[in-house]
Amino acid sequence: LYPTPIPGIPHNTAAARSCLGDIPDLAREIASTPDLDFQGWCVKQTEKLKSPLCQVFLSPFSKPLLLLADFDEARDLALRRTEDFDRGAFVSDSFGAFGDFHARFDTGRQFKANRRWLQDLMTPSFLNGFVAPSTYALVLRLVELWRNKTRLAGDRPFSASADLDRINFDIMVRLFFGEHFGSSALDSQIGLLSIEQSPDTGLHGEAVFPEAAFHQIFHALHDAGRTVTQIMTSLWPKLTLRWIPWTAGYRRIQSAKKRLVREQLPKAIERVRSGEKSAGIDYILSREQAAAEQEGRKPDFDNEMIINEFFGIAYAGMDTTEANISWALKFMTKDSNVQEKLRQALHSAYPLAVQENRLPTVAEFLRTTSVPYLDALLEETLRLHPVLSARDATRDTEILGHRVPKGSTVLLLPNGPSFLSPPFPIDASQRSATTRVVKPSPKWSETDMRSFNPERWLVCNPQGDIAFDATAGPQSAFGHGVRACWGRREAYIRMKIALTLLVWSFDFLEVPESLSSMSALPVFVHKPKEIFIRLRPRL
Ligand code: HEM
Repeated sequence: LYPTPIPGIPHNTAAARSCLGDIPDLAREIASTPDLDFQGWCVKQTEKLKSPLCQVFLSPFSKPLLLLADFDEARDLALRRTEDFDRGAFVSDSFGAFGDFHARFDTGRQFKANRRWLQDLMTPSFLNGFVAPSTYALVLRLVELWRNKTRLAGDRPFSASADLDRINFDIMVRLFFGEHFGSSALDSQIGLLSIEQSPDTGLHGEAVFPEAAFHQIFHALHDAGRTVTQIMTSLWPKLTLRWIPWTAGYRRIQSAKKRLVREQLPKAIERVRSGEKSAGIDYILSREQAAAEQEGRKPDFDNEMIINEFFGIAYAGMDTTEANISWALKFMTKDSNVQEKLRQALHSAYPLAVQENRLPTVAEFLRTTSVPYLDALLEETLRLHPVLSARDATRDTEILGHRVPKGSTVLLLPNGPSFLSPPFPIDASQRSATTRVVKPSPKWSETDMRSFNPERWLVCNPQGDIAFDATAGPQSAFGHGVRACWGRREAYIRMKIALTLLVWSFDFLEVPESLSSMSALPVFVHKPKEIFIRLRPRL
């Protein structure tokens, strides 16, 4: 009944002598340590066991879970060791409530077929021609909403969480369904506040606004998102996965999908048949049509994976990007110096907009390849609040000289040693053959690894200008290799447009201590528990 450790890989010896393995320790530590979540607990184990590779026992009668806490080795594993490691059950099971979509598949035939459907959506022409203008327009609506709120709230802070939920939801549905989706979560809120009415006052003096109802699809995405954390942290992930279809949340997900199929697919099929492409879904269906023609079959427009792709991708792109925008706003609110540096950098990048006392246009935004301080600020926020990646061993193999049996899951910790604390010393001979042949990555200075310091990403280029260096030090926020984040380019466009327009439009003023907690929600994506803002319009 006891866990079976993999020989030679460090573990908590008491846990190996208990049927429940590390579970009691995990539960106790998380309950008694403020702000410690699952990811943080994993990092703590590597530090406690003083090893870049260790194993924990979190699921009775299952293989140990491996924790890899070394940037070079983890990047190599995801980037180059694709024969040894693939997506695997940890992620695939956790996203079970979404139904089959590409992120759940190993990198085989079905994964490639689904990716072919999606291949137009991250191209520069789709991103620049469609996504950036639509995102820009939505951020302008957010600016309008926050102007209204500021007028009604006076000097009081107010919560930005629901508004950020709204805009990120609108952006994701527009990526797939364009203007054909019809309603907008932001517009509903703007509409509600257009009826002049002073907001209530909350416990800490904040203004509390009424909330417009969210769309059914929004709730379904959140229902599905909740199941990810539920399955990931379950003692019996496979059993939880089996039980989820019996829950009310799952039924809501299914009904939301049916609604999308009913309301969106027929219109999109019609557009594709008439040669029109005005939304992401049109490009997906066109790819299916082309594949069908090539293979001499009828297009499978009813394939439920098409809507599952929307569901999975919308979730993958919503909370992650929103979390990073929220943390960036928090860091800027906490440190007015950072905010001023960003504003200065933006003003130097768009001098005509300053001269004409207006916001930079979307065309100017797209012409500007880099605003180094903005890039650095976003990267630094991602470094401090990254998303976890995982891989499963597809055959018996080795990590850092230890035998790793087929089927073992390895968590590639993006926030432990190498990133936020000094790397473990590793004998080069223990490293994988592919790590040994490449130059070791630069390391972060050990004096301030945990602090928020965008400047660590800035260098002076040969022309004497300050430039952003994405390779200045370890960073794994989007993962690596063929299974790295599919939406990374879109995420950067969204984060940059949002911060540019928001910082240009408002001063983010200090908020009381009681409303400025830096705690994160104990869920898969590190979102701040709360985000309060107090604004002074600038234009
Ligand atoms: C700041 C925002 C984001 C962060 C930090 C982030 C992070 C990640 C990470 C760490 C992975 C796993 C990579 C791996 O296993 O190596 C991932 C996968 C993925 N992300 Fe993102 N992501 C973000 C935004 C987005 C957006 C905006 C979209 C969609 C528009 C998206 C879609 C996906 C998809 C579909 C996958 C699965 C890829 C696959 O299985 O091959 N993500 N993301």
